[in-house]
Amino acid sequence: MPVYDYVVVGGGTAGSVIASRLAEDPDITVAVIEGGPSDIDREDVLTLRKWLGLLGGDLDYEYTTTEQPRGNSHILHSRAKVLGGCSSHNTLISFKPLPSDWDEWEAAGATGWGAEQMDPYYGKLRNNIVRVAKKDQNQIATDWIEATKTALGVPEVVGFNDGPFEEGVGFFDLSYHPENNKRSSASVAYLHPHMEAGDRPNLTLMLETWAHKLELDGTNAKGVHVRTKDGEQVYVEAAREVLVCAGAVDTPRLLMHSGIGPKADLEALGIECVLDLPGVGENLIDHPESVIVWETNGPIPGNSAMDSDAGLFVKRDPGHKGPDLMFHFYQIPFTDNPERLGYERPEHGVSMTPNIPKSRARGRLYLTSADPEVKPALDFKYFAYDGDDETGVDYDGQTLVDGIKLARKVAQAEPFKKWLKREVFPGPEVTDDAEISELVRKAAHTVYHPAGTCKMGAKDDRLAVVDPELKIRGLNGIRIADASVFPTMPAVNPMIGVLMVGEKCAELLREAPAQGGDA
Ligand SMILES: Cc1cc2nc3c(=O)[nH]c(=O)nc-3n(C[C@H](O)[C@H](O)[C@H](O)COP(=O)(O)OP(=O)(O)OC[C@H]3O[C@@H](n4cnc5c(N)ncnc54)[C@H](O)[C@@H]3O)c2cc1C
Repeated sequence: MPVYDYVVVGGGTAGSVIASRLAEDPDITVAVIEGGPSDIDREDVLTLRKWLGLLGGDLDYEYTTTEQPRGNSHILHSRAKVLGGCSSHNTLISFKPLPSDWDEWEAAGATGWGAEQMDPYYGKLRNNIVRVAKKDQNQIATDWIEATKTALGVPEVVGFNDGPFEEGVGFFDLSYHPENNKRSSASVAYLHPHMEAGDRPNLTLMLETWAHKLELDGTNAKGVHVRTKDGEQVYVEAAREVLVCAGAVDTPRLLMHSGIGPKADLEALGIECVLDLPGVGENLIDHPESVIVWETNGPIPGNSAMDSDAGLFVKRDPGHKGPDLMFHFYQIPFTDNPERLGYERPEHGVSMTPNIPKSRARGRLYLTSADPEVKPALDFKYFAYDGDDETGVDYDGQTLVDGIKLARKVAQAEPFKKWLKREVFPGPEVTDDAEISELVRKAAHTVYHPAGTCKMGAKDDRLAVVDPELKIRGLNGIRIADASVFPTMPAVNPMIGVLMVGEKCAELLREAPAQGGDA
């Protein structure tokens, strides 16, 4: 039976950071259990601009959603099955969470996670975070930025990570190497240097290996039961701690199959409940988005970092902390959902995707079977609205309607206007708020940011799954560090926040290496 000081479940975004940092101490042994293969020498993975080709392929777990009565029930939630996790197939847009995002966490019971305390972790990140390089700045995106400034009166931001902002338009910062369009994912930045140099004999990567159950002795976590690539069942023991970093879907899934979760639900499926933690799988949060698509007068210049290189933040409500509407600008016609509704894909086109930075939807992830092979159900409750919203409006639906209207203003402004032939979706004839809402909700998509399903919180929060030291409440020797611990969603894209969770977790472990959980 292999024994390591630390067993990290999931060599993804946060897991790569934690494993790499722990292994800096040569006296500590670390094993990473990763469901997917290595990304080394995988051009399809390492070339940032090929990201779209990875979705729905062999390296995607492909989670579906339950029926979404007021939204789109056909969204495929891509989650990467490869070293580096979602940082190996995402678009690597890199935003340090805004001070208001961290302060919201602190207020939600994540003591010690406020803006001031979290800021230093950004400086520790090893990823190559740079603004979209000049050579990758496409002319249509450049013209879109100019038009947006004029149409909406927002400032251009050059360097979104240089300081907090509430509104602004500009080219993104990305974690990439502009010279060859190579990803600077968590695996590239944190693991490849050591895999290539062979200078971390204390770090073991168990690839294409699936963790299906945690081993507990009373309230002490002891290790992980895994199935290797060859189908062999192996028990991997942790002498110090288990770190669960399997992401917002697979972390609660693993916990529940190990008997940690809402007691009644587990018992109804015949799973023995060893720890009743009602918050496991609750608080499923995301950035829902929709789309407006235009046909262009002709082809668009070919240069780009990854076809969605610029974005816009707007603050509609002056009383809101931070932006309350965000857009990605796509140099491609993003028509997957409109096509399902009967719209055509123009040969040449562009899109804006309005999204809801602080969605009010709170969904739920739950098991439907005791069989660990069966994927969990994801009910995001997109656009769920029963008229009880404290503002008296359908906040999420209205945010997208506002987004479409602002996007149409941008389309009327030069120098962007000259590129456009016609609006394809929702279509110029759709002008009534209720009609726009209906259509854009049906064509809604995700920015692929599920989080929050094992949220961090204070002792008196019965739905908190981990404490502010990331320890699972009621257990010793086990922590969670990934997007599932987010108490609330940052207004910005979350990957940098996940990497910072990884850095902070590694520091917590260094400070208290032999301590267990807060049982
Ligand atoms: C298509 C797409 C585009 C995105 N674009 C951006 C972007 O541009 N900017 C941004 O900020 N965010 C983006 N995101 C979101 C961001 O990538 C994620 O929020 C973040 O990477 C999640 O990190 P994580 O550590 O929680 O999980 P992951 O990175 O998903 O890591 C989980 C790892 O655990 C492994 N695993 C899971 N279960 C098991 C198990 N039982 N046994 C063994 N291994 C297991 C998985 O294979 C995976 O490697 C995007 C996401 C997607 C899918």
